[in-house]
Amino acid sequence: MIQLQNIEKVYRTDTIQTLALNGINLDIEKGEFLSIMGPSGCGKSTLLNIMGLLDAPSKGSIRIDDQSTINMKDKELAKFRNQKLGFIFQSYHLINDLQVLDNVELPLLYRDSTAKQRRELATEALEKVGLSNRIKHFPKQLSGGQRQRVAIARAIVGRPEIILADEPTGNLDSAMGNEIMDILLQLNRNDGTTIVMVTHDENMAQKTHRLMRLFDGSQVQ
Ligand SMILES: Nc1ncnc2c1ncn2[C@@H]1O[C@H](COP(=O)(O)OP(=O)(O)OP(=O)(O)O)[C@@H](O)[C@H]1O
Repeated sequence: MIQLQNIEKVYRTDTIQTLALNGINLDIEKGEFLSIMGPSGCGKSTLLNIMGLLDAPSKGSIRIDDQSTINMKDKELAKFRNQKLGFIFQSYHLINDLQVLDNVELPLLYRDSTAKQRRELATEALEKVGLSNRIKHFPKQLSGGQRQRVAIARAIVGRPEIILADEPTGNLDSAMGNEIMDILLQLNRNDGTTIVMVTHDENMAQKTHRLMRLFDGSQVQ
């Protein structure tokens, strides 16, 4: 589903050059749930951003769903990303001025869809994460776990085949973190969604199919 070959990422400023990823090879199968762990600064977010086509590697190739993405232009990349990928972040990244339902509908605005279709799909996604009773709330009126569930609904509303999650339970206490993890496990098991999750939590990582450890930009396991 996702194939990375010999990925390198160098960040350059005027004075410093950082080798954030050093020759990563990875083959993630359709329906797999992979977690990525490693110390702060080892390149986890960089790797996830490259997989999510939010950032380009300095070297190497990426194939997603059997399509090479390396020569895609920005517009094509944005469309591909919108159709194939759903993103979840540690700090939710919701729009505070929009109600829950409107937040969840956002990715659908970039597709051909009617207002009625958007409403139906967003309502369905919110049902899936158990938040149908909060659709008119604003993010500030929700707990951290509820906000993350809204973010998951937004990530799945377009029915992406792949979800990329950067420390999705990092801001939550363990009970709420477990709830979020259960939703991700269900999406993987029931819908066959391929999931890649960066985490600092060994217990969460143990629940996934495979664990990849990074150290200083290289894969160590
Ligand atoms: N935009 C940037 N410009 C320059 N250096 C960067 C940039 N982004 C990341 N880096 C460097 O690349 C390395 C990897 O960073 P990255 O954010 O991927 O690590 P991480 O494993 O996700 O860390 P954390 O667990 O703390 O979030 C770090 O040394 C970091 O300082």
